[in-house]
Amino acid sequence: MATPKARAGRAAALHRRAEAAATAAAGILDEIRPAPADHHRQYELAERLRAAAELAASGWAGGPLETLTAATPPGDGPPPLVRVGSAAPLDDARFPALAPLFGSGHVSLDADASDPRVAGLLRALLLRVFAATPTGALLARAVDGGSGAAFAGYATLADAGLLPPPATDLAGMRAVLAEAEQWVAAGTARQRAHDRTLLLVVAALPEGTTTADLDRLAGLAEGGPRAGLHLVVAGWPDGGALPRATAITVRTAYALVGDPPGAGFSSPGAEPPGGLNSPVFLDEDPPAELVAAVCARLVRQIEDGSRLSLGDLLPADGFWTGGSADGLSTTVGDAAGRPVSLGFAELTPHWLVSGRGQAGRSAFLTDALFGLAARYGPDELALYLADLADGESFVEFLQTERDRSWVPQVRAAGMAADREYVADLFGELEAELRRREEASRRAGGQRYAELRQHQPLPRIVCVIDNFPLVLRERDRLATDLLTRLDALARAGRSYGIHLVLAGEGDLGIGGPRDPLLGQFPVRVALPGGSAVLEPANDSAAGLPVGSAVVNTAGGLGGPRGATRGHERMIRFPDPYEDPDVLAGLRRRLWEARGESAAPPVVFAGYARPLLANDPRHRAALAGRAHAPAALLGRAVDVRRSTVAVPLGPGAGRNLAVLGRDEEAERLLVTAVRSAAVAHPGAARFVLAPLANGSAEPAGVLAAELAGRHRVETVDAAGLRTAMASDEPGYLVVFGLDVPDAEELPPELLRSLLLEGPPAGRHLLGWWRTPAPLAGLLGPEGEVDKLTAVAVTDVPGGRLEQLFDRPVWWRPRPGRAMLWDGPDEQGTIFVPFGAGEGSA
Ligand SMILES: Nc1ncnc2c1ncn2[C@@H]1O[C@H](COP(=O)(O)OP(=O)(O)OP(=O)(O)O)[C@@H](O)[C@H]1O
Repeated sequence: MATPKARAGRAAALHRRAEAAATAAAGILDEIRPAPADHHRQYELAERLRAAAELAASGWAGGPLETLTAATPPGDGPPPLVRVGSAAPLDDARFPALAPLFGSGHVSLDADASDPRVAGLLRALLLRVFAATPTGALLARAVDGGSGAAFAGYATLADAGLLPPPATDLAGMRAVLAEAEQWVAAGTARQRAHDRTLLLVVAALPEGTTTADLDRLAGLAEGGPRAGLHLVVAGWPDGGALPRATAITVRTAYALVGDPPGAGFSSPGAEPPGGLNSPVFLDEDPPAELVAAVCARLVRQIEDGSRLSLGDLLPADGFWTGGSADGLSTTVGDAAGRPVSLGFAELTPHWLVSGRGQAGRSAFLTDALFGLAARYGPDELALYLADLADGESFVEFLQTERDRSWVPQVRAAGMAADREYVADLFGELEAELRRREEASRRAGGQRYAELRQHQPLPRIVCVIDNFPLVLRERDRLATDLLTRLDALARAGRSYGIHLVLAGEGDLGIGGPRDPLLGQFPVRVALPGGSAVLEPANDSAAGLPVGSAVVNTAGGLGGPRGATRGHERMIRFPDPYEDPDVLAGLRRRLWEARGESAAPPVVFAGYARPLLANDPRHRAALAGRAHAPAALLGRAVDVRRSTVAVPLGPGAGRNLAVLGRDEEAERLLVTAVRSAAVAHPGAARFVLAPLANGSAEPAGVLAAELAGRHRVETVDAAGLRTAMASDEPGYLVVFGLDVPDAEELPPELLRSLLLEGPPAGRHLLGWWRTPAPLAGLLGPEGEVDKLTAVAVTDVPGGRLEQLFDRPVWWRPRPGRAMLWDGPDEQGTIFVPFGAGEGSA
């Protein structure tokens, strides 16, 4: 779309052109005065006028309707001269009768649209001016106090905002007059010239029109042209002329066209009535198909032209020029053609974004985040992204198999994230908050903006989508997270730590009086997202996809229809419309990154980590293991920490895997495999596959370890012997609660667990039920003195006998929990997968 400045420039050029055309026309007309007597000269003049008219108003502005099709291109602005009919000085000598309109004046008719010829002309005029003008540069308002149906063929323009349904009564007309007066007032004010033109068409004055109403019309006619307002008024009463208008008088057989304003057809000093000295046959109704085709083109072009793209949200002055010391701000969309900004600062620290599924929530967030990432470099902005819903999220910010670029402000992303991921994310933010508070204390209580003068402290924006899933179960974890959220929101705002919670409904963070809600003054309601606004605020009712209500006063409403400074209805682009554009933007941001930039740490809740890809395991394979340890998986956390059980000389450095499923067995195998790699030099491994079906995995393991270690595979009796021996090594037992194993003396097992590790002997065992393991506890309990415990499918309630305290663990597929150490709350992790094709 052209900029307002360009449009204003074009309007001025058109104005100058209209003036020139009127002057030229006056010159030509001068030559035909006085009316020549001989026909020959009249033919010649008519021909010259026809040629002149063709030059002055070609195509839609002046061409005969039958020569025009929907494919006839528009001109470059509203036409300065428009054809109203055909002048016929002689029966067979004709030339187009033109009236100056845009840039200079108006047209008035003494009859209204109840005369079909007038109705036909009005429809032809409307078609001409809309079709001649680039779509969107001309708007029209209509008054039809007669049948109300004069412009029925143009109804489709209403939705496109070009021509609302006509006002049919006095109140309606007065509203239109008021709007036009406002237009003139705004357009006349300095530096606020409109970039569009408004045409007011009156087909018939409504009943009860007063002289005051006519005066208002006359006032508009007087002041309108300077502000880009023009009038076509049918049914203008006899008596006073409409200022600056070319008056058309309708007679029985033809019409007369009066002098155009400021440039008479008659020579100076001629007697009234003046005007064009020729009968004029008004243009007739345009064909309905032509009207329909032109309207369809206009509507289509308005829709295309009004579609925003991601590029509209990006800064005009290049990337990363913004400083975030005082806040962050980005364009999130457009309200009535003007960009709308939204951001994060101390007074508007946190956002709530709500919308039903498929309402464009991801689209809105993607727009906003790319807008921020384009404005603020990684020293100014750091992003943490989390989504609790299943499936891939934020992929446009992250590396993919084919495209290794990423958005450099993104530190970490969690998709299909567990609640524990959010807990850890809060932990990261809390730690950062403490660091910043401490820095502030050390600097004598400096505020964030001051601290930033001597140390890099990017603002942090943490987005959690589908937040209601955090609170789906109102359990201890949920309560704990809500408390921590409250504290973070309260303290974070002053230290550049900002939260965006998104999801459906009210996001579950309390009723309207909940003080926590007060921490989130910015509310974005997408379709179906009214719940984040105040209950009485219905401004988001019936929003279409691609629009949102953006409110910076905690969702507070206001009187209906009133302009609310704190609330805007915006449209935002669909960032997924063109994936190449999005990918291109990511690459540009990525190319601008610093040398030390590291890709975001990505947690994908549905994926399985592989031991082969684990950094700690790889270090061990490369001979850089720092200590022997059994590796189990990757924690559900922001850093994707490797979950390891160190197998050093301390008491209790053993591993008990507890669970009935294959996952438990696989955990044991992975633990042994990784411990074997991490062990310095060769070690002794005694494998005891006591449980049914464990001979095979034990066999595979034995084969794998045999290259480097000494491996023995034993039965229950062999195991007993190995347990009793002092020889250092790893005893690996599949099924410590099978009947065979139950014959092992508990004291032997207990003393191995307690005293083995200091002597280099570690037990890595698999129990399917907790009772036998619990049976090994001494009177004082304390399982951690015996072993670390990794649990798969045994629920927390059944673990209390083992841990002697309440245990919060609800088994779920693909997750396990490790307790290692006396005060351990337990670490949730994703066990390493067995096969290829996992992350
Ligand atoms: N501004 C827009 N204009 C038109 N279509 C849009 C716009 N924004 C998003 N869409 C389209 O709407 C659909 C839903 O968008 P999006 O994925 O952002 O929704 P969502 O609310 O995140 O959905 P869910 O959370 O259910 O996955 C997509 O097909 C998207 O292309």
